Amino acid sequence: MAARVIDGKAVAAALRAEVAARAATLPYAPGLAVVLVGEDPASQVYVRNKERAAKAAGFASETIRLPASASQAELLALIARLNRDPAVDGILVQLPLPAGIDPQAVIRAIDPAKDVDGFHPDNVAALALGTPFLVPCTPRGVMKLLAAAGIAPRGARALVLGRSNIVGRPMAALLLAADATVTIAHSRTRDLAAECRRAEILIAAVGRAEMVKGDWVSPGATVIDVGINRTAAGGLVGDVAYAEAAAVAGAITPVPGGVGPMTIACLLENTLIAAAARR
Ligand SMILES: NC(=O)C1=CN([C@@H]2O[C@H](COP(=O)(O)OP(=O)(O)OC[C@H]3O[C@@H](n4cnc5c(N)ncnc54)[C@H](OP(=O)(O)O)[C@@H]3O)[C@@H](O)[C@H]2O)C=CC1
Ligand SMILES: Nc1nc(=O)c2c([nH]1)NC[C@@H]1CN(c3ccc(C(=O)N[C@@H](CCC(=O)O)C(=O)O)cc3)C=[N+]21
Repeated sequence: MAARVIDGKAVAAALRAEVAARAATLPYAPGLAVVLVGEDPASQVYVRNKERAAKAAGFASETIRLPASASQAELLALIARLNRDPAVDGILVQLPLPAGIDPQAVIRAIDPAKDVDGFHPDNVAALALGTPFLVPCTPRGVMKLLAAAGIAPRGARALVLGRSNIVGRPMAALLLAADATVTIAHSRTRDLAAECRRAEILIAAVGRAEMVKGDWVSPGATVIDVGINRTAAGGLVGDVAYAEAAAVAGAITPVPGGVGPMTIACLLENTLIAAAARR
């Protein structure tokens, strides 16, 4: 039986509309500052999409571009200025940063109250301790997709493939907070296929095109594909071999049109949360 397709684009559009409606009731426009260092083509596309979505929601959004040659000190000085700016509610520094800039030092410099990526150690700790404030957008978007699809994590066996700070780890923390039984797999995991096959909820965030095969998926399982991989032909594919997996899964997210649009919608929601907490 073919899997139900979870329409991230539609869920994200509904969330963006809700955020815009809430923003319209405020006496100010929530402010989002997106910082892009260098000219990475993929980052430029993402940053443009973020700015467009923020403007469409009625936010005051600015993208600040620094040349690839910018020093860490220059970037830290910019962040200090944005931290002080009362019109800025959210600060996002697009990753990856050019070599020579320490991303952890940059993330630590962002005021945790404006850290709409949820990457600052204070926000990471709050999530780990079960008292979340600003939660990373991509895993937060995945939880909303599960909810929208009527899939309850409570008591379910969930497998998170990937342990990065921006996706895998916070994803596992959110699933645990939602009472799933969570396993985290990574590049040192023995027999990945067998681990995946045990999962009722399988979240792939590895960055390896179509690595998760159809026979890694348990019949009826929910498959959430976080991966964004560019093919030689210029297309986008996920970390899951979609056609094979969709033939086995109960529900599945496509790429594009799955998790990606949720990330942007959750960024807007985080900016609204940060604004409401500050003003
Ligand atoms: N849709 C969206 O909004 C977003 C999508 N992405 C996409 O999600 C994917 C993951 O991103 P991110 O977490 O930043 O990636 P990272 O490269 O930071 O992390 C990848 C993780 O996958 C693990 N891994 C890599 N290769 C293998 C393998 N062969 N077998 C098992 N595990 C492996 C790594 O293990 P180890 O730790 O052992 O090295 C690591 O934990 C990418 O495709 C990225 O483009 C990312 C952010 C947002
Ligand atoms: N500080 C920081 N925060 C991030 O959240 C962050 C980041 N850096 N660096 C890069 C990753 C990646 N990421 C995506 C966001 C939206 C889509 C998205 O909208 N994807 C569309 C397709 C877009 C396309 O066609 O290229 C989709 O999947 O349908 C994808 C990926 C956020 N990231």
